[in-house]
Amino acid sequence: MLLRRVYKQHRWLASHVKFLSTQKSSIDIKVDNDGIAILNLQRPPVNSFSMDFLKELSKSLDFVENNKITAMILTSAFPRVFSAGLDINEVYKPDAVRFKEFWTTLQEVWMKLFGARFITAAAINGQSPAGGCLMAMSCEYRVMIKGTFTIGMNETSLGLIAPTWFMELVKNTINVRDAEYAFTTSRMFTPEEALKVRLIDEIAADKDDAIAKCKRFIKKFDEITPSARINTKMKLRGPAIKKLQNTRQEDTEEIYQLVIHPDTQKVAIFQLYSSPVSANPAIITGYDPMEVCIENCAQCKKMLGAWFEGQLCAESCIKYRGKMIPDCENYASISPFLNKL
Ligand SMILES: CCCCCC/C=C\CC(=O)SCCNC(=O)CCNC(=O)[C@H](O)C(C)(C)COP(=O)(O)OP(=O)(O)OC[C@H]1O[C@@H](n2cnc3c(N)ncnc32)[C@H](O)[C@@H]1OP(=O)(O)O
Repeated sequence: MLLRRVYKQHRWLASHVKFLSTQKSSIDIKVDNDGIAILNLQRPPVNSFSMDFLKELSKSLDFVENNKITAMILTSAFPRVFSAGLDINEVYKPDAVRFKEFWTTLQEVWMKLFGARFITAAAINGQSPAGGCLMAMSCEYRVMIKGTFTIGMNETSLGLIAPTWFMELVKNTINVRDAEYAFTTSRMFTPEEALKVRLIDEIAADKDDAIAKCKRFIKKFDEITPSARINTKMKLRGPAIKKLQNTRQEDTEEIYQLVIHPDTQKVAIFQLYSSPVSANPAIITGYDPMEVCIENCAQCKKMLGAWFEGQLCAESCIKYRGKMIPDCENYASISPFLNKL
């Protein structure tokens, strides 16, 4: 009787979700016959977290919670990127009010995902730097597909400092020494390296296999009393959530001050990945070889796409203070940044 009701509810959810996903949403939610919600992130081009996208994720988590769905798998609809992390357009030359709302939304999403009463797993089917890694780490189980993808906390290489609650999360997942080394050196892990330090739990052959492995993890809880599982999870995760709840404003102010600092705004990635309007050389005042160099890297990236290592190019602009400006049409000047795809 109970089983029949649950099955009927899932059938209703499946049709309801189908309706929701016709609304041009950036998150596709499907509830399968086992009653597991699969959240496919699909915000082009790289699932970067803008404020609107975070708000949508927040609503999707509410949907899972409110419909008493027992488990959720977070994954990406794109073949090579799980998530590129925070949307650079939210942090490059930010408006104070908007940035603070953006950060508050990120905190809220993190608390909902990390503290979810339902079971959470991530099928990491592509690149997962910084904020992408944060979302995956907030789940209870991570399966990453094998390939040339990496996962990690690359904030320091971008001149950024991750918030304390993200650091604590990693420190509580992998060992403290690995966490310190990874955060300070911006180490990006291949799936094999990530497995070795337990940043992820399993490696899969492809996305279907990753989802199947996440489901196998979720299935383990068939043998466990739901209230024992939930209360144990809350005891383990509750204190970190409470800590952030009590310091939300300070955390927001601290990050805002960091973001608007001139040194941070000069960071290469902001110019490389922000929208073309703000990266237009016409609005760069004066002649700064480093800025011209980074702008050229962005131009070459646009021309050559995946063949061109834009971030490496921008990092070299900073390292050599714009002394070697790449010319996209001059092979010798860009060869160090061409990859061997
Ligand atoms: C800010 C507060 C500080 C502390 C908070 C700490 C927590 C998190 C911080 C962050 O998350 S910062 C973001 C860090 N993210 C990255 O470093 C990733 C940057 N992106 C990449 O490395 C690559 O794009 C990729 C994800 C590996 C994919 O590479 P691919 O070659 O497939 O694609 P690209 O050609 O590089 O990019 C395609 C397209 O996407 C745009 N884009 C990429 N990343 C972002 C982003 N994070 N935000 C906004 N837009 C992004 C990129 O500009 C390209 O756009 P178009 O040129 O096609 O318009």
